[in-house]
Amino acid sequence: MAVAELNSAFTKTHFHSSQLSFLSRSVPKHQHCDFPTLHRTQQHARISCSVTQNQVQAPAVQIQEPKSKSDCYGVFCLTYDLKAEEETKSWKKLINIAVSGAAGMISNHLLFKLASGEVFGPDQPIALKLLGSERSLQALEGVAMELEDSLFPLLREVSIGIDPYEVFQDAEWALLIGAKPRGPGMERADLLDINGQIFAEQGRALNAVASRNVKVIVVGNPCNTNALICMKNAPNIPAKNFHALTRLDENRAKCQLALKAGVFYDKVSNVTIWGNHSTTQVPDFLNAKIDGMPVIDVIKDRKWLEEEFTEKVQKRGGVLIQKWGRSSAASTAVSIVDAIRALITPTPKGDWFSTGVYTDGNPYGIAEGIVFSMPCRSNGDGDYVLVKDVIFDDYLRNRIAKASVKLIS
Ligand SMILES: NC(=O)c1ccc[n+]([C@@H]2O[C@H](COP(=O)([O-])OP(=O)(O)OC[C@H]3O[C@@H](n4cnc5c(N)ncnc54)[C@H](O)[C@@H]3O)[C@@H](O)[C@H]2O)c1
Repeated sequence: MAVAELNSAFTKTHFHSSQLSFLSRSVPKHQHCDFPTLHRTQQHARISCSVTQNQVQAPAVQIQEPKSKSDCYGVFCLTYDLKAEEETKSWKKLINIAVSGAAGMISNHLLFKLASGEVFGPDQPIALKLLGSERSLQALEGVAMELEDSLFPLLREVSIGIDPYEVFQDAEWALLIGAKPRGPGMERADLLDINGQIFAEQGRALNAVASRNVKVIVVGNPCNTNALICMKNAPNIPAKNFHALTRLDENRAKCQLALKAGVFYDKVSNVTIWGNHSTTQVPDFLNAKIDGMPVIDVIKDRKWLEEEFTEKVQKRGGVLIQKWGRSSAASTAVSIVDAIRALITPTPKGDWFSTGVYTDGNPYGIAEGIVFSMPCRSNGDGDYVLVKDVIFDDYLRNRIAKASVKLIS
């Protein structure tokens, strides 16, 4: 009898037949494995494969009846021995991540990054709770099927649904991407009204069923207003936990500064986007640095900075829509990853990042009661503080004042 023993980080106690193909994938090519068997040790599960010519050993596999679809999807309905998993020191406790608009284009990039471990780390198992609209439910099943077929070891649970009160249950992160896009002939006020209703409901649902310290990142536009509405409808969740995504704008600004200065973009730091993810945003070149030096000492063309650079960043999204015929999806997903990582890893010394947060108590004199992008630092615990040591000149002050007026009105 030939025996091939495989170490595996998997700690599932039961395997479904559809998972056997993955297990046998781990067997060295010359040793075909029909029946992998799970052995549990204190640290991790081990799979041994028994192969014999005359005698076929029965697999130690128990087929489970899937739970109902509202709880889980397909292969993710299998029961995992989470108690044993908690005992496994090399793995962290499962975290619940809710994603709305999960059948959309941004999510199509983001979900696979989340499931791969790229965002929360290679030792962090996750559960994905996917919220769709009634119209996108079938597409959502397609997304869940692709997640099944990707065999991500860290992806322990997937559930799909259209009721935020079910999907947001115990969510520790809520990435709110789904929103109604502006249709032909639709007025801005109509769009605000429809999305206002969506985000008010999602805020109430988070308030009712999510983790009390859930971190919420609103991506669906108009994201600052949507974040504010969501926050106001979730009074039991700290107001500072609500973010509107402006990291994409920060990344775009860094790219343009690097291009102009002729440096690689990792040399650009301390870039703040003030305001809203819209054409009124203020990309701050006054405080930004290139290779540790003020941008204005490296790029001495103030006219370019005030006019061309600022407008390029403000209008980048629109130009991209003209080229692609749709709005940015891959780079937005990357920036959501950056935004999460900015909160769960300590900010590099001297640097900061931009995120749209509640303005109450801000040290810059920005109107209170709105969600506005400002410079923040984090010690990596999911929380942040506003950066105090930023400088202003008349140009920057006026631009910020104009951007805040737009959000108040
Ligand atoms: N903040 C940013 O930097 C930034 C950048 C790019 C795009 N966006 C915004 O992100 C949003 C999504 O973009 P996309 O390209 O993924 O759009 P998309 O149209 O491809 O996907 C949106 C998905 O959300 C779903 N949806 C609509 N209403 C919903 C609801 N109430 N609950 C759950 N799901 C719902 C739709 O059915 C669709 O599947 C848009 O509002 C877009 O303007 C923001």
